[in-house]
Amino acid sequence: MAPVNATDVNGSKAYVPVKKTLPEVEENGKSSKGYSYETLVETANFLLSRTSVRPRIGVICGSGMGSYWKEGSLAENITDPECIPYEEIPNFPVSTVEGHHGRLVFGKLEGVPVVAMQGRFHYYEGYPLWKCCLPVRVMKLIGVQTLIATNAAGGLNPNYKVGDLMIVRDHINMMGFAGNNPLHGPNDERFGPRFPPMNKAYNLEYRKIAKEVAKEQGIDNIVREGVYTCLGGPNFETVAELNMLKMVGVDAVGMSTVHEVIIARHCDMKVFGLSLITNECVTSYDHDSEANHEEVLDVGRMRQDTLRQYVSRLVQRFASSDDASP
Ligand SMILES: O=P(O)(O)O[C@H]1O[C@H](CO)[C@@H](O)[C@H]1O
Ligand code: HPA
Repeated sequence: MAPVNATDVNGSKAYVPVKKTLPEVEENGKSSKGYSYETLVETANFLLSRTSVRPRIGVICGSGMGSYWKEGSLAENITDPECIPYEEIPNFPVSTVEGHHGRLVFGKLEGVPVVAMQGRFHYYEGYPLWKCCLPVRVMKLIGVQTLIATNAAGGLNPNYKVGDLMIVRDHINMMGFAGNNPLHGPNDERFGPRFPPMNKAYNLEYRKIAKEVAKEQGIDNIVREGVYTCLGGPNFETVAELNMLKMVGVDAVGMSTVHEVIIARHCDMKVFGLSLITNECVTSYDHDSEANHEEVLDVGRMRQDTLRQYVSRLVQRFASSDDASP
């Protein structure tokens, strides 16, 4: 295209388009160079060289899942643990959120080889979405077939109570509506297709098993099933925003998980999502309370035994169900 005339009708300078080659995806002024398939293979090989366990299930421990305190949390109950701090892992981001340890724990839960992320990466920490999800692709490269993504979330469904657990039936990718998607940019077919479907994001069989296990463990009165959404954070939502989300069918609100699930499904991992309802979303101007991160961590602590027992059994049941399926 020829440059437009540099003088517009009023005699001032008009816009002159400059011929540019498309850059690699740029986020916050940094290119996506570090995100190539080969780079992640390097990270995966590093982890394989430092560990003996070959996990088939990966668990992301959210704010409510004891990534901060030691005793009693899920990751602390992994047997024969091999722990690697994020700082030591090539190409890994580091966790900056209070409540998140920042390490990978390889080992066994109920005899099943797993890797747990004690601490995840959030968009509000300043990481682009693709970087928040980098560990999920690394998990895939080391052989993980199933992702269990847990999170702390605000309960928007009026029937939910603080301390309830919500099996994620589906999500609404609010950030994606604005064009912010972890798959944005060039697609590497070695991970998955350009246009992945997302209508079966949360594995149906796992959701059935999770309801059965809730009954067996006598916690079905606190286990719900619903729709999760992720907002960019870090501020909690306004009353108007929450009322809008309620209208479109959201049951629980958080600041994570959705992009991790998109990346996991893109590379054909099976996914299970679980939210711990840590606070009630305030949808009325008459209500005096305010959401805060301390409450989120406190409720996590309060529910840690239940969560540990529930997720450990889920790991074992998902693994046997996968063994049994053709
Ligand atoms: O989603 P996880 O990491 O569990 O944490 C949730 O809790 C924090 C807010 O208290 C936010 O990071 C939100 O996403
Ligand atoms: O109410 C909330 N909103 C967003 N994220 C959250 N994480 C825990 N609770 C909340």
